[in-house]
Amino acid sequence: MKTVTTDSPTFESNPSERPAVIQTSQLRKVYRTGFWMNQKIPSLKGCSLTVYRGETFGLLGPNGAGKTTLLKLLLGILRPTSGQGLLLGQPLGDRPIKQRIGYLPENAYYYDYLTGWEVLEMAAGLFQIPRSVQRQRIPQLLELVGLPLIAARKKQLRQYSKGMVQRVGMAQALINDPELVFLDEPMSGLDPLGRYQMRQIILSLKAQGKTIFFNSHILSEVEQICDRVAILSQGHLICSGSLDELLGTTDAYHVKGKGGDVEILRQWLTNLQVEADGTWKGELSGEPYDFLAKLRSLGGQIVGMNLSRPSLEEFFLQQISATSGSRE
Ligand SMILES: Nc1ncnc2c1ncn2[C@@H]1O[C@H](COP(=O)(O)OP(=O)(O)OP(=O)(O)O)[C@@H](O)[C@H]1O
Repeated sequence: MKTVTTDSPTFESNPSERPAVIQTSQLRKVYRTGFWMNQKIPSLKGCSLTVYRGETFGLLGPNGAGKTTLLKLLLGILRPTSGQGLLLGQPLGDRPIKQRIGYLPENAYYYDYLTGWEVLEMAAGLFQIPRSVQRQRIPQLLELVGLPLIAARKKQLRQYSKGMVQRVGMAQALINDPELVFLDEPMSGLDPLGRYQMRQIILSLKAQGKTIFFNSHILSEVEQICDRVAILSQGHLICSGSLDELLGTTDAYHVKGKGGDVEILRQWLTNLQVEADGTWKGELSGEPYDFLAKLRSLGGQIVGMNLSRPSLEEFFLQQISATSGSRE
């Protein structure tokens, strides 16, 4: 296992024009458990990544990959066993930086006898936000997260649906108007409408210029909102990059069909393979509607067609199966 042996961290070079808000270099975490704390559980095994200002960054990985551990190290909730990191230019764990970050924990526990408004007042109190500012900010946040003012004022959390509690959680994560927001599984337990609304909230935060770092298992949502993603597997960061870098930028399609003139088809499709029964498959990189019209004029027809760029879910499964078992 690789460990940092020098005192000076070696962070990735910054190819982006934007400043880095999160940088880690060979971050490792080994948990100690057992009665004598003598059992070691390696969790994060040397994680180096950079997140730039204004990005929406998705951290993906199967259960137990180390996502929450990385998040807690970045937030200063846990201390790394080795390695280094900077958050908004300051070392991990720096207290004043906490004023500038927000955090939505996964399955957070809130006192359920409080109303949503009281939860937000309590969070505001922790940041010593003056009452006059609270009176303006809390209704603004309730509007942003789509929680009716009357429900927030009158109802205790125990009367809220899971989606409403998640909205309160999101509002408390934003109470200090943070520059950098950490969201641990923000879509977890939400129905499709709730997920759509949470996505809209995240997009509006992005539009305000905030940097968003989030963990999620819901890859279709990640694909729709993230600028860049990273995949953790068994404590190792196996890849990171923009969706175009990871999945490819081509608009090519895999096409399967029958009929038509094979010689003419060859002009449009690459890697054409013709079966004995007359069906064929190939790759199309032009405009699909033009191709369909031409094929029809030749008496051919399409049996199936899909984008040759994999979905994030397909890419994720390929990466995980390629690395599972190959690492300790
Ligand atoms: N407090 C702890 N004590 C001992 N081991 C821990 C502790 N927290 C996490 N681990 C172990 O560290 C590894 C990574 O756990 P972590 O919760 O960071 O993964 P995760 O990717 O967030 O998983 P999930 O998607 O299921 O939330 C797992 O093997 C887990 O059992």
